[in-house]
Amino acid sequence: MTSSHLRPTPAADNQPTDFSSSPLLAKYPRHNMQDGAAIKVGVLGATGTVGQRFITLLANHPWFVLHALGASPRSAGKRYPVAVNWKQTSRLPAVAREMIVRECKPELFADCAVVFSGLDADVAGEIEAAFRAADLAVFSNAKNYRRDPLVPLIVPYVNPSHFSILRQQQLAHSPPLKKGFIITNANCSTTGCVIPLSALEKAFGPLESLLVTTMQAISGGGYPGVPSLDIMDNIVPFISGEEEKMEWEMLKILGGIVKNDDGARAFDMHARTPLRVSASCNRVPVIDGHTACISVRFSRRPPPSPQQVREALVGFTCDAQTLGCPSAPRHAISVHEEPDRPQPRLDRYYQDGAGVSVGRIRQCQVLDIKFVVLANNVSIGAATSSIINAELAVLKGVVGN
Ligand SMILES: NC(=O)C1=CN([C@@H]2O[C@H](COP(=O)(O)OP(=O)(O)OC[C@H]3O[C@@H](n4cnc5c(N)ncnc54)[C@H](OP(=O)(O)O)[C@@H]3O)[C@@H](O)[C@H]2O)C=CC1
Ligand SMILES: N[C@@H](CC(=O)OP(=O)(O)O)C(=O)O
Repeated sequence: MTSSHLRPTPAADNQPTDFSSSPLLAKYPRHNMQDGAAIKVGVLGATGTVGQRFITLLANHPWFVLHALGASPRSAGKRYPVAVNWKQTSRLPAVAREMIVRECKPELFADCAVVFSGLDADVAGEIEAAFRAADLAVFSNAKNYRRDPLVPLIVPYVNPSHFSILRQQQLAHSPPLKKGFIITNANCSTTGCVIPLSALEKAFGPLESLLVTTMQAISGGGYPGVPSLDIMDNIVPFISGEEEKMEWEMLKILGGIVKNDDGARAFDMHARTPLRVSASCNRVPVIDGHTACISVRFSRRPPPSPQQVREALVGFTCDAQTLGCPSAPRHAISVHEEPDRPQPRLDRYYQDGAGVSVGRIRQCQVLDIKFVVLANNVSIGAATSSIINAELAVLKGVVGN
């Protein structure tokens, strides 16, 4: 059997993105940007698992140029190759080889129009707030501000409409901000799931309930993560805080934004059509790539058939593609027909880790439909989402030189 989309041979792990083959770049070349100049970006937490992926993805970016790298005081002052324990299979990009790691202080990133954060959550709260207060645009992977009622939690293929809350965030700040804000992306397991779920809601109306069981890669916990003696030959059926994050974040992302009587915007948390979510999260001995088994029930009766679901997922397109984000993949969702796919080892680098892979779409005897989804936790689950969010921000005129 064949797959619904032609997929390239899986690239060697983590090769730098080749933007020259992006179909969108031809349509939206660099000179289409506001003033034609590359946009300076910084990376906080640049030495970590997510930070390294940022550097790999940004090294050849057509709009963004790496300008400043930050990490802990342990790393600050060192050349990046000395500070980092480089764990990517591609070589450390030339652009980062001579850079000196800075402390994560806003004044050291003042020239950056965009700051990506891959900071440890223990320190992200305070540091990201200080960067926002210095009127810098922060795109964060950390969990700290995801529940903030004025901070959008954006999965770029799903809810870029949530950018509309940003002005309110800036005005609520004391003093009000002109350019600074925080945008977060979601927990890596949440991200992989909401992409196909949003495609289903778009095609068939609201979901009523869903059950999700994850099998999450070791790299999700950062480096060095779970001790080898705990994870080899084993499954750990607990990831602290993960189930609660998935259950809550899905509602914020899949929900809309309402305008109150006073004109203020608020996230509706899917309240108009309540959605019940139950998540069970497991750590498995896979290096990269979070897999999730999902069963859903639709509000609308009768529910769609597996074939209708398959067609909706294959046909899914999103703003990040149509607007022309250079890092958006040709297909946000790849649908497999083979009975034993997706698999992390085979499918996690599909489209450089920017797409998600779905398979085993079938009837569920308890709810309506069940399927499997695989997402690269470090790419679309983290760095790639942040980068596409920043590309959307450029196209929406929210950031720029
Ligand atoms: N790994 C994944 O798949 C995903 C991770 N995330 C989130 O992204 C963030 C980064 O995760 P990950 O890369 O895995 O984590 P790592 O532990 O691999 O990296 C953490 C980074 O934070 C820096 N840091 C630690 N302490 C400080 C400090 N006091 N001041 C400034 N910088 C500091 C570290 O610098 P140094 O090297 O100098 O210590 C390092 O660069 C976390 O919030 C995580 O929850 C989100 C989605 C997926
Ligand atoms: N907790 C996730 C990764 C992560 O860091 O999540 P969050 O950004 O929601 O804290 C995992 O272990 O796979």
